[in-house]
Order: sequence, then C-alpha cells, then structure tokens
Amino acid sequence: MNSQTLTQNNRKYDARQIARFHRLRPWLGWARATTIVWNFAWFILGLKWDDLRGVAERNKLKRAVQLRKILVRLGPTFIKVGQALSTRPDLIRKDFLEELIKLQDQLPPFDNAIALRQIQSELGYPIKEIFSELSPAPVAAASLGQVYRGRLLTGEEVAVKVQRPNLRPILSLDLYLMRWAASWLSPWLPLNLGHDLTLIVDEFGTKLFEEIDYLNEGRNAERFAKNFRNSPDVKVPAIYWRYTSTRVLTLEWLNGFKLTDTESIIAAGIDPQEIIQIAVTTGLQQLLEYGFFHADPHPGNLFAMPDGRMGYIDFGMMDQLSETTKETLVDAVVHLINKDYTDLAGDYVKLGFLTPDTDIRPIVPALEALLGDAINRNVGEFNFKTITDEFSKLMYEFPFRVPAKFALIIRSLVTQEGIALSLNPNFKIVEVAYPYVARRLLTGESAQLRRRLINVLFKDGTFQWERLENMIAIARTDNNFDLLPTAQMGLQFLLSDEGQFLQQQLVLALTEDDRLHAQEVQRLWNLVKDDLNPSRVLGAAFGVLSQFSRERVAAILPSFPASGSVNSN
Ligand SMILES: Nc1ncnc2c1ncn2[C@@H]1O[C@H](COP(=O)(O)OP(=O)(O)OP(=O)(O)O)[C@@H](O)[C@H]1O
Repeated sequence: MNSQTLTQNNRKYDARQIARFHRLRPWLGWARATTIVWNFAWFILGLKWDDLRGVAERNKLKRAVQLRKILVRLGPTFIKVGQALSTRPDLIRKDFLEELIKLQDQLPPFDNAIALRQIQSELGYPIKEIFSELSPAPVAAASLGQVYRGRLLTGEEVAVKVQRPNLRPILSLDLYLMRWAASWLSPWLPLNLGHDLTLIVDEFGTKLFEEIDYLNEGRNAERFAKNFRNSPDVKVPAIYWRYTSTRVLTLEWLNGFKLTDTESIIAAGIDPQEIIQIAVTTGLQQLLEYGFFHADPHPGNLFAMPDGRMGYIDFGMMDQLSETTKETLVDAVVHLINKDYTDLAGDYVKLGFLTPDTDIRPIVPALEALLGDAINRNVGEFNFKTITDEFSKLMYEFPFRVPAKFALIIRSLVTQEGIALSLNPNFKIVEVAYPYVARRLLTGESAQLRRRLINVLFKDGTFQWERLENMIAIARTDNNFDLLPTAQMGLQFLLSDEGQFLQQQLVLALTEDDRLHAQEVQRLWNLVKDDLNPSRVLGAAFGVLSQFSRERVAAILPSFPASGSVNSN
C-alpha cells in the first residue's frame, strides 16, 4: 500500500488499515509523536510550575489560552479534539472549556492558490468554466476547510467549501498515534469514561472521516431537507452535485443573517421571537421525531432568512438516534413532566448515563432536589443552561457519564438556548419545548407516542385527570396547537382495535371509587369548550367515522342505523 492508496481510497475510517500503513513507516509516527509530546510536555510542566509557586489560580486563564494555541498549532485533529472536549463539562475544567469553545471559529485560512488548484483538479474544469465570479479570498475559514462565495456560469449564487490540503494523511497519522496512546493509557487513567479508550478514538475517527467526505455532507443536507420538506419554516441550501466532490462542496448561497447578528435581523423586519420559536421547535423535531439531528448548530451555522424562515448549513456532523433512544428521550420528558424521578433515573440507565448495575436509590432524591425545585418554581423559569450546570455537579457525586451521542445533543441544546438568549434575553426554552412535547403526545401520530400518552395519563392503573388538564393547558399555549384535530385523532384511536383497552380504562376511570367523576369532566370541558364549536365538532366526528366501514361502525355503535348517512369508503 503506498501513500496514494491511503489518501485516495480511505473514504471511511479503518483503524486496521491505517495501522498497517504506519507500522511500515515508523519514522512518520516518531517525528509527529515528538512534536506532540514536546508541545504538551511544556504545557504540563507549566501547570506544575504554577502549582509549585502557588499561582495556579491567577494563571489559569493564561494556561487555558496556551492550551488553545497548542491545539491550533498541532492542526485539524487536535482542533477537533478540542472542539469535542469543549462539550464535556464532566471531563474538562470550566475555564478551559470556555477557551476551547473559541476553536469553533476564527482559524487561520490556508493559501488561496492551493484552494483554487484544488477546486480545478477535483472538479476537472478550469475555474472560469464553472464560475462567473469567485470571491478573491475565502469568506470564512474553519478547522477542516474554507468557504468562498461565487456565482455559477448559469447565474446561481453559491458557497464553495474547499477542504484543507492533505487532511486525510494528517488525520490518519494523528488518529493512529492517539489510538496507540489510548491502548497504553487506558488501564492507568482514573477516568469515569465507561468505555475502552480505543473505542472512543475509533468513534472520533469515524465521525471525522465522515466530516471530510463532502459527498456525505451533501447527502446529509438532502436528507435533512427531505425531513423538513413540508415545513414552511426551514430553508436548506440545494447541493450542486455537478460541482461537488469529496473535497469540494458547492451549494446554494444563503442570503440570510447569522443568528448572532441581532441588529441586522431586527433591521430587516424579522421577528427574533419567531426565529427562536422555529429554532427550538425544529431542534426538538430533529431529536424527537426524525432522530436525524444537526450536531453542530453553532450560531455561524444558522441563518435568519429575510422571508422569516430559518436556514441551516454545515451538515458535516450529523447523528442518527435509534428508535429506542428517541422513545426513551420522550419517556424522560414525560417522566420529568410527571415528576416520576424513579422512572427518570431508569431512563438515565437506558440512555447510558448510568451503568445498569448502578444503585439508583440515592440518585432519585438528588434528581428530585435538582429538577423538582426548578420545575416547581415556575415552568417558565426552567432554564436548560442552569440545569446542565447543576447536573454537572451531580456528576461528581454519582457515577454519571455522558455517552458520546448525548455530549452532542446536550451541546446542541445548550447552544440553541444560548443563541435564543442572545436574541431574546428573557427567552425560556420550556415555553416552547413543553407545548411542543405536549402537542406531540396529544396528537400521537405513532403507536409509540400514543402508548406514551397513556403512560402519562395512567399512573399505577389510575387515570390522572390533573395530568390531562395540565397537558391540554400547556399544549394550548402553543400557537400551532389546534385541539380539534387532536380530539379527532383521539376519537379515531379510541374506536380502533388498539384503543379498546383505553375504552375500558376510561369507563373505569369515569366510575372509579364508585362515583361518577363529573367534576373532573366538567373542569376538562371548561378548558376545551371554547375550541369546540358544535358544527366543527360534528364535522370532525363524521370525518373519523367515515374512515370506518359501515360494518365496523355498526359493531362499535350497535344502535347506529346500518343504512345511515355515514360515508362508508
Ligand atoms: N450556503 C452558504 N451560504 C452562506 N454562507 C455560507 C454557506 N455555507 C457556508 N457559509 C459560510 O461559511 C462558514 C463556514 O461554513 P461551514 O460551517 O459549512 O464550514 P465548516 O468547515 O464545516 O466549519 P465548522 O465545522 O467549523 O462550522 C459559515 O459560517 C458561513 O459563514
């Protein structure tokens, strides 16, 4: 295998192939390892020296800056490690975290001439035969590539993302060394990582190799766009496949405002509140509905479009949640709403935050103290950033760890909340999130969601009237929530085979304790009556019944006339 094979053919990360290549060329590894060790040795000596002189506290900011500079000097792999660590409050000191977050932007660009040569060789045409205009310098430089603004000969405005040169061999060598170090260090580290360290390096390598395959990024963008194809709120740039390769990505230019640019957003007459609403709702949709989520939603990757839509870019780092994880997440939200802390602790085990052998008994009261108080104060005061900060404290007391996937999700949620807060300092994530979850449960399009709703509504076999009331009240604070279609779906479900159990339970609930729960029904009715005007209700009821065959309707409602006016298609 020559270096050409390693650079050209390894679209996917393959630890064994990389190891085979480098074992035959040990000098490459030694040279690089010396540079890395040299940089970090000075840094660690510096920390120790501060300790000895008792100035560690005073110098901590200086050391954090020094660490960031070392990572930038060591190049893309280390910048990416720094970015990944900046999401791990369970592993990294807070002052270092704040410095590492800066690795997301403001990186030095690479030579223009190299970038232009790369565009020509990758796309197979001279620049002039593709673009009528191309910015003389990159408009942005990031860890893995830089972006030019241009116009195709056919007139469309485009962003052209060009990868830094020689990324594959650089990343491969660094990953090889990291993996080697991980296999030696694993047994000695007192870290509560819960995994073999080499597996973490492998996961990191896999993600990194995916990220430098721009064809993959293009496919991700199209998949994301497909998920939101019916949404009037989301804009995803089109990919120009003809001018896209593994190392050059040409996509539609988004003429919007970055979400950090509040002034321009307001000046353009866009309502920041609406953009926030879209950002949070689409964020939740990605996690809880599609499971395919943008794992890097920093403000540079989100745009407010002049027409009020929100634009997403940069689909290099996406992640897919399994069906079970998605369901457990919804469960966790349900348990949180219901204040079922024992079940919530159980969800943490299922999601991998706690190992299955953990004794959750002492954790339950701690969760209650942390979350119960936050929720009790006022739903609107529940702030995600405070909760995660508090949660980081729990991590030191109990054997919590953050599974890699959730580090991305948590970072994504905290960043989104941060962006929203910069647009509206009074923003409360739950004011958007709660209604969204309540609405989803109540409209329960899938069998799993309906089952979850039933879990919310019944505790230990007893129907929880209050919960239904709360949920309807919360859902109604969401402008998109229309009670009637929900009621229609509920009726549809009640009449289905699957709903038979619920029918029985509801009858039991209504007559529980040998009394008719008329008061509760009356309260519910007061809550919903304004939404239910009689003609719409009748229409909706017929809508439901029309989907059943005449025989089925007759079976459910024995007194219904078999030759009635219900449409039987
Ligand atoms: N379609 C686009 N329309 C307008 N601007 C764009 C577009 N694509 C990229 N940019 C600009 O280029 C910057 C970097 O792009 P992008 O985030 O895709 O690169 P990246 O190398 O993946 O960076 P990182 O992963 O660090 O965010 C964006 O913040 C934005 O300013």
